[in-house]
Amino acid sequence: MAPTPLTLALSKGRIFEETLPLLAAAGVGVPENPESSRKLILPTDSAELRIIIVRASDVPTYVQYGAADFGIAGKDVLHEHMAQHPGGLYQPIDLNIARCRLCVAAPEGFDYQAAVHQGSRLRIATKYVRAAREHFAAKGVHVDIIKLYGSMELAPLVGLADAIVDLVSSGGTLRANRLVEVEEIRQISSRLIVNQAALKMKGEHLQPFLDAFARASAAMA
Ligand SMILES: Nc1ncnc2c1ncn2[C@@H]1O[C@H](COP(=O)(O)OP(=O)(O)OP(=O)(O)O)[C@@H](O)[C@H]1O
Ligand SMILES: O=P(O)(O)OC[C@H]1O[C@H](OP(=O)(O)OP(=O)(O)O)[C@H](O)[C@@H]1O
Repeated sequence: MAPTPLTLALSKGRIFEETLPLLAAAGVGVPENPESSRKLILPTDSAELRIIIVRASDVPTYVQYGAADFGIAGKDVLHEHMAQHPGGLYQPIDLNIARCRLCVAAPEGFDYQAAVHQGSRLRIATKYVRAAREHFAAKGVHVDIIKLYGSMELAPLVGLADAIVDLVSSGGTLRANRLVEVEEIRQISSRLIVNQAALKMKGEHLQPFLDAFARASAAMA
């Protein structure tokens, strides 16, 4: 009987694309692309591995509950997830893919430093509630956090917020919306995450993948 394949949870888009070279280094090809296929379970050309396609922010949940043995998620997503669901996830490798930075950004004309100095109460729109709360608490700045699920850059343009906490890479989205980065909170990249029980029970099967990913990401760094 064929062994049950390991399950790797990925989000489509940049994480899927940037994981393909790591999978290739482990000798695994993925014949179908999630952008064109509607399949949520993608076979690979290895009987030992299948891929499930989930929302980026759902990857830790699938891995934590053991529905996936391992997955790849941004540090932004992991930081938010771990606040509510600590434990159960082993994070062995920073893969250095999907690199960007978490920033505070505000409209071009908004004097952010003055507002902070004056002790104004700021309205901050973000998907990253925990990171934003921690950042402003550490600075002693009073904020009202408005939780959004995307397109944060819009919020200050239509009066929903004074500033945003969002990811920035090229800066193109900020420029297109006449926002400027006013503070960097932290650098972001994606980590491999592994279900702790799977590591104990299936370590023999998982370890070659972990080793290949670690070697490939170090070589690409
Ligand atoms: N512009 C960017 N450049 C590089 N990496 C990025 C960028 N934006 C996001 N990332 C990283 O890639 C990960 C996946 O981003 P992606 O845009 O695919 O999902 P999302 O739309 O943020 O998540 P969800 O679908 O759950 O709302 C993010 O968690 C982050 O770590
Ligand atoms: O500095 P830039 O290179 O312009 O990248 C920044 C943008 O990238 C991310 O959005 P993404 O492209 O993933 O869109 P989505 O998360 O709204 O789907 C992030 O939320 C920013 O909007």
